[in-house]
Amino acid sequence: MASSSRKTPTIAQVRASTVRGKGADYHDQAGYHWIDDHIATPMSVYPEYRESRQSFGLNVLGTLVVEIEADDGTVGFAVTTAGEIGAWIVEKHLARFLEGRPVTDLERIWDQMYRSTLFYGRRGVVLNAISAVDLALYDLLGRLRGEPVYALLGGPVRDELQFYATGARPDVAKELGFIGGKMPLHHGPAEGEEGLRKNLDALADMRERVGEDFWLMWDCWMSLDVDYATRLARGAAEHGLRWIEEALIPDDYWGYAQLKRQVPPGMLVTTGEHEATRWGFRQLLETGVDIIQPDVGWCGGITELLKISALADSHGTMVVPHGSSVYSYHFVVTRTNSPFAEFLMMHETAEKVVPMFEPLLLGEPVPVNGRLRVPETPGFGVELNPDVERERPFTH
Ligand SMILES: C[C@H](O)[C@H](O)[C@@H](O)[C@@H](O)C(=O)O
Ligand SMILES: [Mg+2]
Repeated sequence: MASSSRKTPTIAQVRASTVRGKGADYHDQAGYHWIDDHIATPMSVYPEYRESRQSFGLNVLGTLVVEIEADDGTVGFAVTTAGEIGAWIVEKHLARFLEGRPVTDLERIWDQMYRSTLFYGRRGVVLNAISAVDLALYDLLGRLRGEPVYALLGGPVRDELQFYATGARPDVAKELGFIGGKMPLHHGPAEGEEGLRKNLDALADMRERVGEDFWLMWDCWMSLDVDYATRLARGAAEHGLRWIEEALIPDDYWGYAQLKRQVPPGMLVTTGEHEATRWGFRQLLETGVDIIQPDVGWCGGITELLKISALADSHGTMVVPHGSSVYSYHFVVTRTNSPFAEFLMMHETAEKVVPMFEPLLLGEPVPVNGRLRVPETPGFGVELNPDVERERPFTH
């Protein structure tokens, strides 16, 4: 039988560049934006940092773009939140495990990137950088094979994705066809009973606007403690809060286990966007949370998210990745335990659907009427916008 004589392309060069303003670091917005309007955070205990998350540096990192060029000239790329720090890690450390290797060496490359950075990585921006390399490899492999990434992952288990929307206006999200609306929580424990009352009044008002059947959720962005989260959840039950998200800091696995035991029956406890690797999610899954929400650009990339998702499936836990545009869509459409996806409303008042990483990606798809058929275009199906200024701060 004729064997394929086609040589597997090898990786010729890895390049890391950065972008400031919007893009993959979607918290890096200029001017007014709902995503930076008095949102409760772990820093809310300091009044001077309560009004704005940019004030304490949520947007310090910026966007990292990783390009991987094969020896036939094909280039795959991916973007994440990591900026210059991520570019240094890619150029000065990770590139050595890729250049000269076959493009198909995803598992070997991932294992060497993870093991070699353990002395300073494990989670956080190192895993963001590893994720971007892994995603760029998948984009390159898809382009070389002429297939969308979802076809490399076993193919779609559903014809289209359905989305909930994250933003300040769930009432508008309902009109736009989304299945639910996740609101940022505005007041944390440091604002006392008055803040708790304001939170519950805001939820009651939104429930009034959207009616009884539309999902409403709170994103608490690591800002609470178990007692406050429990009281908030119990107060929210009468307004049908569907889930309480990321109530505690990521390392408080013990707190999540306790919160899961204390929230009203039927209310889901979710978290995970700032967790990384199969080991971090194993600890999280053992707390009994209902939905884990890894960001594929932060948790280790597709190669790691496949492992995390299988682990979750064995626990009967849903995996609904934190919004990361095409990078999560190609994954979610192939997983039976990922029944819906997140869409982050990046319009400044959350009243229109705009591409999440705008203006960075050409061809970035968006949900229409809250749904999306993932395009069959090879790789992740997007191109870098040449009009967006990029800088390559380091070389190797
Ligand atoms: C809306 C939240 O505060 C974050 O900005 C958001 O990025 C994330 O937590 C989410 O789940 O979308
Ligand atoms: Mg969140």
